[in-house]
Amino acid sequence: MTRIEAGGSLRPGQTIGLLGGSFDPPHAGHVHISRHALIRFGLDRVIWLVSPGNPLKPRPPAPLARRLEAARALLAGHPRMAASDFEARSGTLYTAETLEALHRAHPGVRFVWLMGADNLAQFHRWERWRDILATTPIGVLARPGQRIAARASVASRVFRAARLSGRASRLLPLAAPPAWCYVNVPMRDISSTALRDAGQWPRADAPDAPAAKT
Ligand SMILES: Nc1ncnc2c1ncn2[C@@H]1O[C@H](COP(=O)(O)OP(=O)(O)OP(=O)(O)O)[C@@H](O)[C@H]1O
Ligand SMILES: O=C(O)c1ccc[n+]([C@@H]2O[C@H](COP(=O)([O-])O)[C@@H](O)[C@H]2O)c1
Repeated sequence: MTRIEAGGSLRPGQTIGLLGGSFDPPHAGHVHISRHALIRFGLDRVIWLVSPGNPLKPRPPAPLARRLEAARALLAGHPRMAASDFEARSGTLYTAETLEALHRAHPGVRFVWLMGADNLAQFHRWERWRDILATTPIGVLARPGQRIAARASVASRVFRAARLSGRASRLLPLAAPPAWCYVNVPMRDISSTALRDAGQWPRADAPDAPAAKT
């Protein structure tokens, strides 16, 4: 059975935040929200799940090995954060199946799925999104310009009754799903798109991509 092996094995009872993403490239915004997620949701650790590819994004990302290497370099010195290629190893692409595989492989571990507010706005387009909410608490972190879209999102309206207030955020890992919580953390206006546009990361389709600068 495939397991997460990032930064040591997981133990039952631990609270683990999972930040899924393309990380094309990973950046300071990812570290920033991970740090706030540790505090606000009272997590033991945050693990980045570096995705083989977002099923909703038409453009393929840079090779997984390059993104994973850059993520690990960025997280060096953060003892409670690590990056994993679990999805590639387990052969799961959709988050619903990734979470099912993780719950099976790590019984007793309290997982929280983490996302920026932009992802909440389109969460209802994810494969079996209601199943995700039914199995795993979700922690949403503020992102510049996304508050209104997140608030008005289909998921937040349909699952209004399952929302924990920001003041109760530390209860999220132990809450029975469906449960989700939006936290207003200080915001960092940084994105992978901006870094790619600024030429600070080789595009996936560049034939002789130079070494990454992260
Ligand atoms: N600056 C940020 N503030 C809040 N959340 C963020 C920020 N950057 C990334 N995230 C969140 O981290 C997760 C992974 O993001 P991803 O790897 O797609 O980075 P991105 O900067 O959003 O990339 P892109 O610009 O290519 O869409 C997503 O849930 C996203 O919402
Ligand atoms: O399962 C889905 O249908 C689905 C659709 C869109 C995005 N996701 C996941 O959302 C996470 C964030 O993706 P991204 O590309 O915005 O970094 C990443 O783990 C993706 O696999 C998942």
